[in-house]
Amino acid sequence: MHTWASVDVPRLPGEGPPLRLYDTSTGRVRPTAPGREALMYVCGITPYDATHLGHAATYLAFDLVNRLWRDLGHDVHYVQNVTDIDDPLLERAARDQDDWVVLGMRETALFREDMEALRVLPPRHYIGAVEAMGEISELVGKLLASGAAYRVPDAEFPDVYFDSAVTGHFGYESNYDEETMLRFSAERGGDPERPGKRSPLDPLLWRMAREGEPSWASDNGGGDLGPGRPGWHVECAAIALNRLGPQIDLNGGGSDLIFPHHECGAAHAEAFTGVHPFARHYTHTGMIGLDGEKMSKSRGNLVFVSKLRAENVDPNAIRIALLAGHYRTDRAWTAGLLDEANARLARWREAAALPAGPPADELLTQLRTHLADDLDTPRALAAVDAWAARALERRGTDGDAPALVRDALDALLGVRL
Ligand SMILES: Nc1ncnc2c1ncn2[C@@H]1O[C@H](COS(=O)(=O)NC(=O)[C@@H](N)CS)[C@@H](O)[C@H]1O
Ligand SMILES: [Zn+2]
Repeated sequence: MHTWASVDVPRLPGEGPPLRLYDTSTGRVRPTAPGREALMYVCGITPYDATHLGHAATYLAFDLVNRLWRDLGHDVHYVQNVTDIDDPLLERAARDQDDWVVLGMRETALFREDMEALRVLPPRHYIGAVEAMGEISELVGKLLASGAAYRVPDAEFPDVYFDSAVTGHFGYESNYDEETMLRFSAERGGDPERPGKRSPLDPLLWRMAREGEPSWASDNGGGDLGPGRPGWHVECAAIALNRLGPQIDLNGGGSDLIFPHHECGAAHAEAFTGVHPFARHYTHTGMIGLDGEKMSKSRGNLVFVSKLRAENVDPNAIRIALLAGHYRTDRAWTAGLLDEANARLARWREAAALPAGPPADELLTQLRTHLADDLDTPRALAAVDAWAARALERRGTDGDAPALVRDALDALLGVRL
């Protein structure tokens, strides 16, 4: 699947401190330590109801990670999937009498447009589950052959499940207790009550073909599973493993992916490669809500990036509004947030348009320091406010400052003044 257009990232003088991020599996903010090439897998959308501001907030957070690693001199091998086949997509298509393939393509196209408008740097590989069906079924076949997976004793539908006991670490990524895992498994697409599973938490790997459902033959290197379609988690494990290898620097997504999705994806990868942990950081964003509820498809309380863009809202203001709160905080989207962001953007633009300003190297240091501290964007934006206020009040004398401020905000925050 083609990715979206990139934007230039200005190079900045000097270098900041290593990026430190909260890691869900250890419950601590820890330094990231990527090699020359940072390896990042961020889960993509299930293509309907895109792109709402919750999606946008999550992809903006990982865009900052991408930008900070580049500022620290790393290349970033960024991979993202599109879950263009799964129960929620089929259900939505059925509800709207839509063709699920057309729905997926339309929504993915809109998502790319919105990401471009928000100046989110594109993944190097943007892979749909359908186009990856061969490699996904191959991984399932290998897990089955190795004994890490099994078929439930269901004569009609002998579906393939993953044995969550095989790695001996199941639960390390989320640190949730059994009761919480069972609840989230039931709420988020799992089937803990399915008879014949070795453990209620064992996730589906391959759903044998049902009447009226799309299915794929799986006659590839992994042995023939019989026509069917993959479970949700194994698609991300296959797509990540085949492009990034057995161990990555960051597996990212919203907090609703902590369990079962990232736990199971990590377990699938580790059962196949024997390398633990699959990701050195599991990083999750808080939920954007509206009127006190999480912004979500099921609730229908969605604000769309494309709608704001159609109302001529500056995407840079959307970015500032979403970065005004800390990425791990559950927070509400309000019209006030956007008003404040527009005012900030105008003030910053006015200050950076002056022929000179207060020296900007201190601001650059502050931006790098705050962002390297688990993406502390509230402090980072406040530092920009302070520079702009000084520039507008006393009109500093450093003729190089305005250009450096523009480049720093562009490179580190993705904001174009
Ligand atoms: N209200 C929200 N606030 C913040 N992030 C959200 C919100 N709703 C969804 N997300 C995040 O947006 C990303 C895409 O969500 S999604 O469209 O439901 N798709 C999926 O979760 C799967 N396709 C991942 S493989 C996920 O990381 C999800 O956690
Ligand atoms: Zn995923």
